[in-house]
Amino acid sequence: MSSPLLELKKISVSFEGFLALRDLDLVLNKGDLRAVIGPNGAGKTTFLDVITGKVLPTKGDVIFKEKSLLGQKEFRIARKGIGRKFQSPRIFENLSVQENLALSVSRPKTPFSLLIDNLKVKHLDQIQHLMSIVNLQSKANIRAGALSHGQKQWLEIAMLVGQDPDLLLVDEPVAGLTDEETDLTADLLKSLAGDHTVLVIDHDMEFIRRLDCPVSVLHQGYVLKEGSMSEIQKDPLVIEVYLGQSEEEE
Ligand SMILES: Nc1ncnc2c1ncn2[C@@H]1O[C@H](COP(=O)(O)OP(=O)(O)OP(=O)(O)O)[C@@H](O)[C@H]1O
Repeated sequence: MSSPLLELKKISVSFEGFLALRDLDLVLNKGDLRAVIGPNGAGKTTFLDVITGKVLPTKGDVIFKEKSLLGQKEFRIARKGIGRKFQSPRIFENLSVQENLALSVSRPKTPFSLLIDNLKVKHLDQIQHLMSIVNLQSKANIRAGALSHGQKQWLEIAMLVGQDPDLLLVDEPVAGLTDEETDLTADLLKSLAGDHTVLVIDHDMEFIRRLDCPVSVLHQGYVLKEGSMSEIQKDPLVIEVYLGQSEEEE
């Protein structure tokens, strides 16, 4: 069997003595789709920050493509093939959908006003493909700021895919989306897995269920349980620390 794409080995992070992550282990193989859930403060954001190099762990190692990422600058880690989508869309609102994608697939040296005219055919094809995977072909020339919140999220996911990372880290992509948009986002992420390795963090259980993938439950900075959504839901510990809370409230 080939070695994992990403391996977190006994990662601990201490913020002035407070352990945000403790001995956290996680393995992702190439092509995996993985969901990470956990109550507020469980350490989900810190865990992504460790992978992307924003936070240096106090202990442990992060191995990506068989090499340690520890101590490397964020932009270098990104260039090695790790892309991150933050909770709120980071798109250029005044540019069209097409122009946003043009920026992600090419590293423009020409002045921006000439960018679209100077794109190579392969980039134009790539932009068409990216618009098709997120269903935005009809919006190619629309200003990104005029898109719905869901469409903005998809545009940013497409921009991330345009950079062709091996690993996509997707942080709460369905917050504020309609049910229909949530379902479409789950289907989109499922379709990206295989060609890419995708790690998704979210709170929305219906969304996680629709992803239909292995789930890691984070609690107080460590992985409490890993399994399918149905296994996770039956686990007494998980029910106690997490699912129980939300279901009792319903
Ligand atoms: N820079 C920091 N300094 C001190 N404590 C921090 C820092 N960043 C995070 N923490 C603490 O570490 C714990 C984990 O935070 P983190 O943001 O990773 O959790 P989370 O699971 O992403 O939570 P949420 O779902 O609310 O976003 C929290 O108790 C938080 O208060």
